[in-house]
Amino acid sequence: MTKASLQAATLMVQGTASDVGKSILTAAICRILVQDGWQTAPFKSQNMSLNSYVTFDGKEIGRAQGVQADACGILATTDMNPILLKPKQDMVAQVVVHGVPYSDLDARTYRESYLPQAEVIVKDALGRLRSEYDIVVLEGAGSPAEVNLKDRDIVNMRLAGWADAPVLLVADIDRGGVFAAIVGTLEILSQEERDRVKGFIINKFRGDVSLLKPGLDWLEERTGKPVLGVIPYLPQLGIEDEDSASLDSKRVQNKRHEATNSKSADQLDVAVIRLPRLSNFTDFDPLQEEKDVHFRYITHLADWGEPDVVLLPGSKNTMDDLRHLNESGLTERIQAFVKLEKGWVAGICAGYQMLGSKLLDPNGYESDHPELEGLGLLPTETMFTPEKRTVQVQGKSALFAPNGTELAIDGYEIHMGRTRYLQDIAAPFQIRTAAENGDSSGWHADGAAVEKGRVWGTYLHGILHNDDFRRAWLNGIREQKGLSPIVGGLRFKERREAAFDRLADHVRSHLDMQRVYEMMDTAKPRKTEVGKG
Ligand SMILES: NC(=O)CC[C@H](N)C(=O)O
Repeated sequence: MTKASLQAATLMVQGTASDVGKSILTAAICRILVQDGWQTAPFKSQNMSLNSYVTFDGKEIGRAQGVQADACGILATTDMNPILLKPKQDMVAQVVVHGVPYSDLDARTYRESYLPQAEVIVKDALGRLRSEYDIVVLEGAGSPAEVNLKDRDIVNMRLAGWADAPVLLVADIDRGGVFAAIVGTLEILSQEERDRVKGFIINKFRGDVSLLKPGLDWLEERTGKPVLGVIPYLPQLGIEDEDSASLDSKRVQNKRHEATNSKSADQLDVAVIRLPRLSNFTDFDPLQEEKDVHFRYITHLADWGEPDVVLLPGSKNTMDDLRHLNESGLTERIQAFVKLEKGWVAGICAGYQMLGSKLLDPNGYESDHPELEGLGLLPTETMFTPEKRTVQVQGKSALFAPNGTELAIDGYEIHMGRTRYLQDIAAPFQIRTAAENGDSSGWHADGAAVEKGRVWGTYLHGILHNDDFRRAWLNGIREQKGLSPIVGGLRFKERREAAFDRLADHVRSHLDMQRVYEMMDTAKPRKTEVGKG
């Protein structure tokens, strides 16, 4: 069987009402499947939320699907939540389609005029995910038993039908009425819909399961369907926990665009050039949480101050933003900083491209400028191509590692430019994609570094999320300033990964995963054999 002909297995989590904990359970199930070696993606056709998640390519999706993608260890894309409704005022919502605002529609227009189109968008997005992953875990919205909405439904049972997904029905025991909610929901569904429901999950349980047991027996007898799990309420594993570590929590979203508080003597002044078309703000999230970093942006030459390190970020348009740097005087300032003041500079993606000698765009893929001089701080030249490279990679770097060792790194690329070396240099990063993993010839060189890492650049977004790499780099700067290195310190990535694992372990120990696997059609070969963890 060829890869393209494989359709991912599906599983759907629906609830007897809103807020029964579908999103967090979906995240937990996603993580369990990934721990078991399945390439898994989340999907929710339409999400109604004001709290959105910004994908790596700057698009908006529902927050929960972003978190679920993180739990899966994959980059969130708009296919995972193609339609986002952001309520604006009574009965009117901004309709965001594939991450960009489409129109403000009132509820009636949305329902009557837009839903038929939405159906196509939803099926296409789901189809793409099913061709890319082993398992897609779908999350429903609200209750599947809203009789007035069922005919145009694109989020619950009709979607389950298109996806041919077995449905787990989740009910919240904390609010009471759990038996009525489950039996009532089934009662309202059609026979075909009812048949899709393969079992129940009782969520947010506090108390003694033995007291609940007679109720569970009654429910199984009455419905002929199994209770697959009773998940105890554990606040420290709940959304709040995830929120605090989450990339997309409101707090972090706001912080992304701000400076941290005033600088103390033991801190490094880390400044990011705020390019007009700056992309990938998330690259700097870990820096904003580092205790020894005073984080700020430089928008104008007048903001320069006395940085210890200057970062050039990603940009939607490298050529135009480079012209902006030239015109604003920042180009010269950065050059003097590196050459005369021996300052530290790093560039990510567009920033890496700009640090090179030359940028070529003869066919106008990026802008109208066929050629621009770069900052000339790295021996590289970048040519813009029509093909966008979007991959997740893993790799290693000896750049700031103790002598003779390498640090594991990972990140993702999203760029049209292709960069070549103008001199024979040892690349600071060696990377490969998951597909190339295990293939010894699969390694590629990435990035460039000179002056023992005082100036470096890479295509890897997320490079600063690698805790050991980030710490080693910051310690290098500290050392040059006569500050003592910091040992240990922030474990940004590990903290989040551990939270997902704790959540998965908790749910796994109270959910009959064996039966969940039996419901899914996972007999097909996996796309890629991946080990546990
Ligand atoms: N993410 C980026 O910084 C993209 C850089 C540049 N616009 C490119 O496509 O190559």
